[in-house]
Amino acid sequence: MFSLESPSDPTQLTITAPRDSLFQVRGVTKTYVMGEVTVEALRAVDLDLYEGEFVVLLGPSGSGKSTLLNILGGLDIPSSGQVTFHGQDLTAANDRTLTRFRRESVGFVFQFYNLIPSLTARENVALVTDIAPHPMHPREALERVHLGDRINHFPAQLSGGEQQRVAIARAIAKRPQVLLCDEPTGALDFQTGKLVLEALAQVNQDLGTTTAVITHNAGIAAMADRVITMRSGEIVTVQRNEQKESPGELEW
Ligand SMILES: Nc1ncnc2c1ncn2[C@@H]1O[C@H](COP(=O)(O)OP(=O)(O)OP(=O)(O)O)[C@@H](O)[C@H]1O
Repeated sequence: MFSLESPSDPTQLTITAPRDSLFQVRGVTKTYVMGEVTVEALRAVDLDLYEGEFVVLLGPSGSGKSTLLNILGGLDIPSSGQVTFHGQDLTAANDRTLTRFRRESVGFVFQFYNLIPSLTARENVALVTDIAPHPMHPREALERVHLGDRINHFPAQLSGGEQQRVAIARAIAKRPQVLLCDEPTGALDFQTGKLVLEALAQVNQDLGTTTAVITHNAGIAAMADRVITMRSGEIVTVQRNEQKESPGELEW
């Protein structure tokens, strides 16, 4: 379906194809009860994530970013509300379906790389490709993050940024439809963080992987299609960037 914008000035006509919604989040709450303490981590969150987009999630500590990301990735379930993925209701899915969803459709990248120290970069990636239905070759995944010449190195022989790029290669090697990243540059310095963000932007562009990145760093927001800001368990703003900056241009 196409929509025409600016119809009053024919020279300014632009044709935009609205993207399909990959995730629909409706009225999602998450409440943790621990003894007498109740924490409302998410309060009636509504959100759509569209195919192929790159979103950044901002917000103070404790605002619910990780809780939302974990629910999107099927690592956690909401207390109430609904999450659909391609129209399939994840909140009604049984454990087996949710495990298949995670295994086939979602790549995760966390702040700490969680690589196995006794395995090389290639072997760390192969752990995932061995169990995925249509994986890329570990070498291809590593080349996509510019580590083609380091495939036989062990994690201890790689810098923090390189290890994070191995983690990204591992996450994308199964060709997931969505890549969920929780503070992927949180443990890295400015320049190294940029290389990791460049790898994420490249994957998003080349493979069309819908990508959501949690960060405390507002400077990163400029590379996103949309910036979602959370506070106290709610989404307070969703802002679209008319122009995206490449990670190399970011300042923070
Ligand atoms: N397993 C849990 N049990 C109890 N409370 C939890 C649990 N997980 C998260 N919370 C609480 O839910 C709220 C939201 O946490 P969440 O980790 O989603 O926030 P965040 O925005 O990702 O924070 P940060 O930026 O510090 O990682 C916080 O108050 C947190 O303490």
